[in-house]
Amino acid sequence: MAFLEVNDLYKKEGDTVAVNGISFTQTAFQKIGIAGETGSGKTTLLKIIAGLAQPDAGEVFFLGEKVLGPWDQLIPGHKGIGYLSQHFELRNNYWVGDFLEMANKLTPEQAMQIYTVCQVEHLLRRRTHQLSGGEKQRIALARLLTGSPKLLILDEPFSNLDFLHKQTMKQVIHDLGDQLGITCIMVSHEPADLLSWADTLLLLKDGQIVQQGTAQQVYLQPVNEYAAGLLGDYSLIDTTVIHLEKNLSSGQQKLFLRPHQVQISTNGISSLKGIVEAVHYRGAYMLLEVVLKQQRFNVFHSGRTPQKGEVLGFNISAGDRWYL
Ligand SMILES: Nc1ncnc2c1ncn2[C@@H]1O[C@H](COP(=O)(O)OP(=O)(O)OP(=O)(O)O)[C@@H](O)[C@H]1O
Repeated sequence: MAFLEVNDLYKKEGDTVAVNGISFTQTAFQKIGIAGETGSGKTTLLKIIAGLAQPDAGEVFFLGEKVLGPWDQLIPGHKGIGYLSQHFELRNNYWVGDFLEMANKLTPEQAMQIYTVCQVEHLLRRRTHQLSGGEKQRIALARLLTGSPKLLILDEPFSNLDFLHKQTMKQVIHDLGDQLGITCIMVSHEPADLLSWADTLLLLKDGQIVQQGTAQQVYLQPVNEYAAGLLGDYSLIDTTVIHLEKNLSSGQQKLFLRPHQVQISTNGISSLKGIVEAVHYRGAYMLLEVVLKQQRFNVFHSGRTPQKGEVLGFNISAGDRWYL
């Protein structure tokens, strides 16, 4: 029996097919990250899984039991599944401690463990309107967790958080699995948040899964340019202009590269020579825009800052090459 089984979901919203034949399974403790352009159906999919939106067709099974939609039961949702919306609201003017206690089905010790993991113990004596956005988000999460869900669905949990609140929230989400034994699905539009966290990534477009795989597979071997673009900087080099390989097939028209896959030669030996067109400071490293025979590619570089217009040698190791 799968922990979660999503079978051929379909849902129309107005004239749009928001979810169009999505199927996947999740094992217990498997971290699934979902990315997709705006309007690709992420929120609709999450709500159907949580029993908060009614699919037009298809089914969700959670621990072998069918998840009912809001039309099939009086109180929408499933008690084993928690859903944190990106548009959650906390009721104003409550003491945080009382607000959390209202939903609490746990012993005081268990509840305190959740407050500790969510880093909200110090906020229990505040009012719900006396909190920052990040604190509110962690309290909404703590409240969900006191309902003892086995599956937690997080829709853009880092949106609108500044760097420090985001770091705290990341730690909280990391600890959910380790300390509370909760399985998560998370949607984020930030590639780095998903790549460092997820065991499996699902990429959505127009309500369909366009690619599914480990973070590394999807990052380094995207099925198309859309999938490549969802996960960060990339370049495509026309293989009819720059040849690194003999015997390419007709389907291998573009060499796909992430910026860390191009090395600047330091010993004068290089397979490519290009002109630095722009240097962008990114803190710990620089992003160089390089042009070669009218082909452009980006390179991560740390060390001496190259000058604009400088000619440099580059190498791309054979094992890294992926063609689209
Ligand atoms: N209540 C609704 N009425 C009409 N169309 C809707 C409704 N809800 C969603 N849609 C449409 O369904 C599609 C999928 O929406 P959804 O919110 O699931 O996408 P998303 O990937 O979560 O987007 P975002 O990243 O912007 O939150 C979009 O085209 C959206 O406009």
